[in-house]
Amino acid sequence: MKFGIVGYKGRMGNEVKLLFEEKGHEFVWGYDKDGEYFSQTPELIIDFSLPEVLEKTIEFVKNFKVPLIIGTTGLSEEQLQSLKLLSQEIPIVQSYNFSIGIQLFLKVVDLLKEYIDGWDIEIVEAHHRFKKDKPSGTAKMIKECLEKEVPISSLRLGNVPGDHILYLANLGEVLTISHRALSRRAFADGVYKSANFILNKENGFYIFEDVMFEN
Ligand SMILES: NC(=O)C1=CN([C@@H]2O[C@H](COP(=O)(O)OP(=O)(O)OC[C@H]3O[C@@H](n4cnc5c(N)ncnc54)[C@H](OP(=O)(O)O)[C@@H]3O)[C@@H](O)[C@H]2O)C=CC1
Ligand SMILES: O=C(O)C1=N[C@H](C(=O)O)C[C@H](O)C1
Repeated sequence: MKFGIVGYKGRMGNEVKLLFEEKGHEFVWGYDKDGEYFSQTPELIIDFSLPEVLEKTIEFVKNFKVPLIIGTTGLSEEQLQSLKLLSQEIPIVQSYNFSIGIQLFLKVVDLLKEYIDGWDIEIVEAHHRFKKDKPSGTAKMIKECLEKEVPISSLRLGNVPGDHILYLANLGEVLTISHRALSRRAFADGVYKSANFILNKENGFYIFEDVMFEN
């Protein structure tokens, strides 16, 4: 496939580009802080950038009329709504975390959440010092899945690719669920799965859970 990336010079942009090229696909278009790279029209666009770039991304996918995979975190409710509106015109996969492990983490949380009334619940996330948003998008997903007001602590430490821990405690025991991404390859793999998924899809708003658990 011929793919394009918004944020192609960034950490995730680079990792995704590398993985897709290893699989034999062609990087033909990119957009970053210093402008556009164009060699051919892409068949899909992947966005790992910043919330303030979203308007540009929407403009590009509308012009090219191609599917979008977006992993950028820190989007406002209004921005998520504008993506949902756009998904009437193109297929979109959106997720704040493209790793398999976090999807399984969320399944476990969904299973246990009806048994933890009265427990103390805390989320701790740790990421590299360069991360711009706080708390992480994944921590927000875990909180949303719990359907409770839960405190989130954010640590910014060295070069950590992404750790998430959920603590659950009653007076007699502590249950922890934890996930560590060992490198950005874990996220890029999920983006690759999403690319193969989205190329055959009708217009619509999909999440990574749809990609992972599609029959
Ligand atoms: N969903 C998921 O699984 C994951 C999501 N993420 C999210 O992806 C996003 C990117 O993360 P990461 O790759 O680490 O960040 P980076 O800062 O490394 O990459 C972002 C890129 O966008 C560029 N950029 C900044 N401003 C603009 C602009 N106005 N127009 C165009 N390009 C711009 C940056 O340039 P410059 O560096 O010069 O500012 C950089 O090249 C974050 O929101 C992060 O939370 C990250 C990992 C996994
Ligand atoms: O910025 C990152 O690096 C990451 N961001 C995502 C988030 O905010 O949850 C996913 C991952 O943990 C890495």
